[in-house]
Amino acid sequence: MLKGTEILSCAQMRAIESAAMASGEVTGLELMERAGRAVAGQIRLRWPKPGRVTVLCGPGNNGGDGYVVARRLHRAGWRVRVLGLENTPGPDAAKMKRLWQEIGPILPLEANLLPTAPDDLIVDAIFGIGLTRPPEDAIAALLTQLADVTNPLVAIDCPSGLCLDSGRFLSQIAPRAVLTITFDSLKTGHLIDAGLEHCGKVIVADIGLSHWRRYRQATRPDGKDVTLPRRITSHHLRISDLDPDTMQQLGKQSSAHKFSHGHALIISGMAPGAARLSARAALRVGAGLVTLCPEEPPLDIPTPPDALMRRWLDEPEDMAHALQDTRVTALCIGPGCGIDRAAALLPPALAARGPCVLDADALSAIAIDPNLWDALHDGCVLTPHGGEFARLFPDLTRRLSDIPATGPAWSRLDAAQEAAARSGTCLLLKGRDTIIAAPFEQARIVTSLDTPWLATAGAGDVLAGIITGLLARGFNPFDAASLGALIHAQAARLFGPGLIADDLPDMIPQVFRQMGV
Ligand SMILES: NC(=O)C1=CN([C@@H]2O[C@H](COP(=O)(O)OP(=O)(O)OC[C@H]3O[C@@H](n4cnc5c(N)ncnc54)[C@H](OP(=O)(O)O)[C@@H]3O)[C@@H](O)[C@H]2O)[C@@H](O)CC1
Ligand SMILES: Nc1ncnc2c1ncn2[C@@H]1O[C@H](COP(=O)(O)OP(=O)(O)O)[C@@H](O)[C@H]1O
Ligand SMILES: [K+]
Repeated sequence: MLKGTEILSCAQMRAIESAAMASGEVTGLELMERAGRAVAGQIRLRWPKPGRVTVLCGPGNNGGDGYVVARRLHRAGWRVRVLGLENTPGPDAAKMKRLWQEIGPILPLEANLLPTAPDDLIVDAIFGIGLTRPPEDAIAALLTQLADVTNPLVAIDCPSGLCLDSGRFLSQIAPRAVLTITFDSLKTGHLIDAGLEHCGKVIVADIGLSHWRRYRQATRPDGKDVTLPRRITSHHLRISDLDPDTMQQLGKQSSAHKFSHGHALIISGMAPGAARLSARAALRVGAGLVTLCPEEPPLDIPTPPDALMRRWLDEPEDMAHALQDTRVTALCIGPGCGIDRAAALLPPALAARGPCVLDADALSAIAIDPNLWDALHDGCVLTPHGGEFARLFPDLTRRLSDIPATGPAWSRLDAAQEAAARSGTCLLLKGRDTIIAAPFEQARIVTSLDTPWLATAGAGDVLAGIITGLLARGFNPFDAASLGALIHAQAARLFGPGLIADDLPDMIPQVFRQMGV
């Protein structure tokens, strides 16, 4: 089964930590020591020659981790400066602070004391998962300055100011880390929105909490009930997470014939190139047959691929008739279709209740016709980019536009999940952080920070085609959309710079070979 790595919310992380401590098998102090040791270890791994480091320690337990890092790097021969606050933190952090004070001083946590030498390392231990309101005064000023420094910045849990549930910053200007070390599990904010870019490389350090991970949503070992907000189960999906069953399903059995792999119809319209891109991708991803359906009779067919079938489909009745063929296993409407044509063809298309990708103009048609909303069903996959999402769900988008005043902030994950629940369909919200949300409170995130060449016209049409091909082959909408996003990004990654949308389908064989299909 396609799965990926589970991502936790901050509340879940706290529940796990609290369950571990309630068990009596580990103390908060021990967890903090392990956290600090993991961070210091990662720093020494990447900067083996001891240098100069400034550790910025905040008012809570994130700061506590910072004092441990300071102590451990000092012991390893680093020249350590610590900037901190005068407050008395919780008992664990207070103890770690005292241990540091036996070694060296704590300078005020002020912007003018940031290092001036460009090579000095900075460790950001100001705020972690406990940040719930925008930083103010001196700390806000320091974070503003920190956003400008060019020194390598290592963040503990996250760059300070980030809301780890949403990936959005509660501060106006945000620091950027080259390396972030987080504990036990990835949190949503490491993977989406600004967090994806600002965390740099993210390392998940094992601090011995996995045994208590099952308490992320439930009652603690001491019987106390942990009431957590309603939680979407979300996973980070990477190519390396693909399991043998999925790989087998992506391959083709020697005993199969073309109809075993399904028949996809791709509706073409005023901009036929877009639909052809989708069709080529559906073929490449292994649909047995792909038929392109233009609105004019296809008299002259000069355009490749020759493997593509053509069928004239003009009126809504033609659509209804085409879908009576039970060998048609998936449909794609939207790329280059034209809004009017999409609006006319959607009622019979949706009435057939078969697997169906709705992209581009189909999404625009739905946005303006409430009747189409009601016809959506759980065989559909909606694939909006941010602009299309805003047209479909203006209220959800509005909630993402302001700088949030409190954490946990409303996130792209929340928005995609709410949209999937409202429409009763699987929804894929495109971006460097593509979110695939199912109406049954499941979501997956596919990140592709390293594929900027996907920002090219037609890339989305290819994605729609890949998903349609996978639907035609029998993958369920959630898996088809998730795998589609993975294959799409990997194709772009393998091609690299210079990519145009036409190149993407033809990279799919290489992606499959690399995956071991
Ligand atoms: N969970 C785990 O498994 C483990 C967690 N560990 C570590 O603990 C970290 C979480 O610690 P945490 O809960 O103490 O929160 P943290 O991020 O230090 O910030 C809270 C402090 O900031 C303050 N504060 C908040 N907003 C503010 C503002 N705008 N301006 C100014 N102050 C503000 C807030 O004050 P208060 O709101 O209470 O007034 C409080 O004092 C976590 O990220 C990880 O590094 C590891 O040690 C062990 C394993
Ligand atoms: N900078 C980027 N980094 C990674 N992926 C991107 C980037 N820009 C766009 N993409 C991806 O490329 C595709 C573009 O889709 P879309 O905006 O619908 O394009 P079009 O309408 O031109 O086909 C989406 O899958 C999106 O996630
Ligand atoms: K931090």
